[in-house]
Amino acid sequence: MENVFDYEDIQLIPAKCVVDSRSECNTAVTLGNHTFRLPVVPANMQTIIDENIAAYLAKNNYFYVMHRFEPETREAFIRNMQEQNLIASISVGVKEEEYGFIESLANKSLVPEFITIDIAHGHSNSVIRMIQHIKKHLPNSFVIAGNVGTPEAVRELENAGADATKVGIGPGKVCITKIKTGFGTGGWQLAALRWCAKAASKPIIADGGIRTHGDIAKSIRFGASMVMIGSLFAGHEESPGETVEKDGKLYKEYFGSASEFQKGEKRNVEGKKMFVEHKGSLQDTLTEMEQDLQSSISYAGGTKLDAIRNVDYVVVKNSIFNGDKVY
Ligand SMILES: NC(=O)C1=CN([C@@H]2O[C@H](COP(=O)(O)OP(=O)(O)OC[C@H]3O[C@@H](n4cnc5c(N)ncnc54)[C@H](OP(=O)(O)O)[C@@H]3O)[C@@H](O)[C@H]2O)C=CC1
Ligand SMILES: Nc1nc2c(ncn2[C@@H]2O[C@H](COP(=O)(O)O)[C@@H](O)[C@H]2O)c(=O)[nH]1
Repeated sequence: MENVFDYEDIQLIPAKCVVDSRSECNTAVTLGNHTFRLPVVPANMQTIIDENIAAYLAKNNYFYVMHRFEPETREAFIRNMQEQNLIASISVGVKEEEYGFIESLANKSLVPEFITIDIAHGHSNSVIRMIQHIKKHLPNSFVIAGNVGTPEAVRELENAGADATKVGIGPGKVCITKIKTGFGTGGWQLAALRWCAKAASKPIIADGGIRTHGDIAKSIRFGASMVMIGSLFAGHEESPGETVEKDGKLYKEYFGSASEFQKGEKRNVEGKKMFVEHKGSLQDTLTEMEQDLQSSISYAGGTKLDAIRNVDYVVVKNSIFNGDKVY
């Protein structure tokens, strides 16, 4: 594959500004039948989202995807959200019991607005079968399938009925897939996103590897409709990860969904745990992301997210950071 690059190798080129204030720029995005305030979704991981955060995000018109690691709570979660007139957005796996779960939701006329099929290697018959099962029993749920890293995978999952695909194998901050298996999009996630987006006829969610708010704009430029982020959402007051104190400073844990901390055993481990600095409230980060993205739109010379999709870019071979730390 030619033209391999990642987030830090790219700079977007400014176009003439058409607004007098960045506040005129609108970061809203539509996915399925719903419009959200930001093209950003916190990762469906146990140290990133819980039921309280999900309700907060939904109430404030942000997209969310609840994780699947307390499977027995999902039915009550859907009921609770929908009783509050909030969208229900859940995750499922592909094991046998998940088929029964989907059927039981259908039998009870409980229809989540969004269902994300969340497994490591999404270009697989198991995901195709699950997409078809969901579409048969819950045809009105919007199905996000992943994760994948090739155009062939995007096309196959779309053809199976997925309404969106999630791209990113191994670029995550707590991912060790790339090290343990030698496979993935780690180190070239942005180029992989572009490669996949060219084949896609439905929305793509870029997943993993976002280290700065500018990376959100870059993802949009290279074909993402939405961006899933873990590490930048870890460490908030509200984050479910455990808080620890070290040398008088507060940190919060962030662990991979395929780590031994999640699995409770050392079998097929492809994730690790780290501690991130405690960083205040979730809303502060969401607000800063929105302001930064409004600014990105103004640099793109437009008033809406779409303006970013058409800007020129350069590949900066020596990295935009010039050896500086990101923050
Ligand atoms: N985005 C990424 O880069 C990655 C994300 N993850 C995250 O970790 C969590 C656990 O993922 P996962 O292990 O898939 O979920 P599960 O443990 O639920 O496994 C799903 C099913 O797929 C099988 N499976 C898993 N990996 C493979 C593979 N490489 N080839 C064939 N079959 C496979 C499993 O069987 P068996 O275990 O027996 O093989 C199991 O039957 C998810 O939340 C996922 O998103 C994990 C790795 C990479
Ligand atoms: N290879 C693994 N990837 C994982 C694991 N748990 C989650 N993830 C993926 O990472 C992103 C978040 O990435 P970040 O760079 O924003 O922190 C998440 O959405 C998953 O796709 C894991 O254990 N192994």
